[in-house]
Formats: sequence, C-alpha cells, structure tokens
Amino acid sequence: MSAKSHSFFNPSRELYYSDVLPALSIAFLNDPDNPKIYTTSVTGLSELKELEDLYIDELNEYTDLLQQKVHSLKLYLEKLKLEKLENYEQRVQYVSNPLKAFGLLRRTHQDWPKWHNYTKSDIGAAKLIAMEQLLAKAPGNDDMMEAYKGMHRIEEVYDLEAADMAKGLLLGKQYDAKMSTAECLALGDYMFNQSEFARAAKWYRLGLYYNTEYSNDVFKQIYGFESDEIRKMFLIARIKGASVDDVPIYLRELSHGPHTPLWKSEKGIPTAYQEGCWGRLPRRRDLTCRYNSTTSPFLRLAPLKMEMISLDPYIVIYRDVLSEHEIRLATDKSNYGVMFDTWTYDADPRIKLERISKGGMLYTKELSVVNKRIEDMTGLNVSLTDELQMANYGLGGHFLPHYDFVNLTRRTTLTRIFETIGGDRQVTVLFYTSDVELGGATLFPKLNITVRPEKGSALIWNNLDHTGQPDVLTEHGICPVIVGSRWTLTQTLAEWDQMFKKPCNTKI
Ligand SMILES: O=C(O)CCC(=O)C(=O)O
Ligand SMILES: [Fe+2]
Repeated sequence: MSAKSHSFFNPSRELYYSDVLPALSIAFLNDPDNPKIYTTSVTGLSELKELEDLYIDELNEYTDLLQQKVHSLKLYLEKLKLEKLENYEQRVQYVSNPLKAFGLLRRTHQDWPKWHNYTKSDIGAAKLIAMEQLLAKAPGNDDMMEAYKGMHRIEEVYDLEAADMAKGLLLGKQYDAKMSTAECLALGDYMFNQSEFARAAKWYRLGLYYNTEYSNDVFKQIYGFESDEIRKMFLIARIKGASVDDVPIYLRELSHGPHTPLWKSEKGIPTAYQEGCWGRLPRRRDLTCRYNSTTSPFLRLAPLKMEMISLDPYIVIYRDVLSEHEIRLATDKSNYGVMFDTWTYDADPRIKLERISKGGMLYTKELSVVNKRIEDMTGLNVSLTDELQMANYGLGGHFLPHYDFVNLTRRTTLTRIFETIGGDRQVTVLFYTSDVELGGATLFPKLNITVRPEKGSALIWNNLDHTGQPDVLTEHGICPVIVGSRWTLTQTLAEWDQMFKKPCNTKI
C-alpha cells in the first residue's frame, strides 16, 4: 500500500486548489515511483484486461512461430527418413551410385549448417521481448493486496458464502464467472494471514474440492496443488480458529461438499451497516416527491423531479437531471487525463479515511451547464468551486463513513485553507453518472438511510445545520461495490458563497 503512505501535505508538491475542493480533502497522488494500481477503479481494471489480451495475442503469435519451426523441422526429418538405410550393404549400395553419393555430400556439407542454425535460431525472440515489456506492467503486490481486500470486503459486508462466490452466485444472482482452485487457495492464504480462520478454512475446502490432477508436467508445476497440503492448511485453519479437541469433526468436514456449513460457524447478527448496504432498512413512507418549479426562475420552465429523503438534515434526490450526453462526458476517462488513486483525509491529516476509487477533476466548458443546474436545484451559488470531482470505483471499492464538512472551529491547516476558499462545505451535490448492478449504495448510518445509485440522479444534502454548525447526522459512506462500474460526479457548495442566497438560520 505504498501510495497510501503519502501525506496529503506532501511537501514535495504544491497544494492545488483541486486538492481541497472535493468532499473532504482528497489527495490525488501522482507519484512516478509508485507502480500503477489497477484494482481501485473499473477503468483501471479494464486497462489490465487490455494488457492481458495484448499478452495473449503475443503469446499466440509466439506459439505460432514455435509451431512453424517444429513443422519445418518435422518436414526436414520426414524428407531424411525416406532415405534412411538399414544396414551396411544397403548403405554401400546407396553410396556406390555417384548421384546419391554426391547428394549425400552436398546435403551434409551445405544443408546441415543451415538447418543447425535454424534449429538454434531464436525464433520468437521479438515476441518474448514484447511479452517482457507487457510483464513489466503487470500488477504488483500492492495491487494484488487491494484485490484481496476488495474480495474480503465483499464477502464480509454482504455476508456471502465462499462456496456461492466461487460458483458465481452473488447476492442470489447467478453470474457467468467461476473461481479456480488457484483463486480459492489464494483467498484461503490471505484470510489465514488476516487471522480470519473460518473464512480461510472455507476457501481451502473449496480449493480442495475443485482441485484437478494434471498429467502434464508443466501444468503440474504451475498449477499443481498437493491435495494433502491443502487438507493440512484446512485443518490448521480450523484448529487455529476453533479448538484442537475437535480434529475428528474437522476431518469429517473435509469430506463434506463446500456448501456444508462448518461446525459452530453460525452467522452473527447483521450490523446496521450491513443491513444498510443490503438495502434492508425500512423505507420512510411519510416523505413525498414532487416537481420542483420554485427554487429558481428556470425551474418554472423546466420543473425537476424531487424526492425528499430527510427533512433534518435536509437530504433530497433529483431524478433525471443529467442528459445522456452529459453522462457520457462525465464517464469518458479521456476527459480526466490521469486518474489518481484517491485517499481522503480528515481535517486532521493523521486520520486517513479509506476510499478505494480513482478520481479526477472534470472541467469542460460543456459541463459548466451542470453547475448551472446545481444552482437551479439548490438555489445556491456555485462560484469558486466550479470543477466537478469524478470518482470511479473498483474491485470492492468503497468509502468508509465520513463527514464532508471540515469544521472550521478545529483550526487545522486544512480548515485554514477552507477559510480562504469560501468556508466550510455547506452542501454536497452528488451526481450518479452510472447505475450499479450490485452494491455501492450511499449510506447514512446515523439516519438509517440507504440510497441506491441511479444514473442521472443527484443526491443533495446539507452538511451544516441551519445555524451553520456541522451536522454529525450527515455522516455517510459508500457500501462496497459488488458488480458494476460506479461513476459519480461531486460538487460542494461553500458556506460563505451563499451569503446573499441563504438567509441566516434557515434551511436550504
Ligand atoms: O459517492 C457517494 O455515494 C458518496 C461520495 C462521498 O461521500 C464524497 O465524495 O464525499
Ligand atoms: Fe462524502
């Protein structure tokens, strides 16, 4: 996790306005020493898929070249075989004929060195070099670690069974994807190292269940897992996770299918966070939706669909507020140049809030109309802060619960920066620029509110209460994404920019 050890206040780089603009202070880390991380966004992962496809193309061409070589050598051997003689007499008879003797001399003198050179030739060397260059871009340990953590997060938060995950069954939906023995065992080892012994045991048992005996030596070397070794790891995980007295039970568990629950591994009571992420929180029925045609004069012409989510703190959703064209612009990675891994820091820079995503700042003239729409929806000013912050989440991507306000009374370096740019974050405006197939809801844990991303919607809330104080009830986070590419665009409206818009002591 090397990128993440950097401080937001990295003295080697200037602090840009964009760094403090997004919800909380997001450090866009562009560290040339740091290898690229693919796992943290679906756009990054799609680049890795492209890399794999390129590698496979090269490998295909390389094997074609090797095959051509084998084919040519075989043809040569076949040609010689026709002339192979059994004994001395036959050979004498053969070389007694001057035409044949001459041919033999010519072949061994002229052809052999050429064939030998051909045999020794580095056919495919260029392909090997190309493959090595691709290999240099392969994910490193940090990336692999993020992928393990993402899988762990999905399994844990959504309480998924390893056996279901391995066969592609995610939250009751069957996907066309299966996990191999290698993948099950890799997760087994990871969980073991995290002291998650019951989970590790399940992954080991799955690995054992799907283990294949390979007859090919190379396959054995690369993929071959010793079943005895896996059994041993299962038993160690069980003993470490439970008790040494029950080894006979664990041995029996090994002969059961992967769907049989492990002894004494009943599920715990789901936490409120889990309930929220599953979308099982009861919906409030007392709030209404309506067409808003009053917040700004423009809305009189084009009212927007508004749904109340909470009155205090004030939270609303506007539906269908982005056009397909705007959504395309906002989810086109070419509009962001480099996308950075985003880690978010509290006003106290020592507190690091985990956010697994890639982000970038979007400023295109075309999207300035989105800022205008924000003003129409909120009746407030988007002034200095006219850049919109994009986020795209990756494998198990999430954002731990946090506040968007910085709380100026804390008087830290960060809050002082906010004082120069219009005060605290009065309002957060979050556009969902994609749907998310499974997971990835925005959760307000203190309010028991879950909002599912819906492409084209905007979720808007007031981070400060009507007296201008930070409202801790606005704590919010993002549940891990299970399936889908989650895209968002965020804008925050600064407190003092609303001086002439928002009367004191009133709600927006
Ligand atoms: O994308 C979301 O659901 C929330 C994003 C967020 O909390 C933020 O940008 O501060
Ligand atoms: Fe936030």
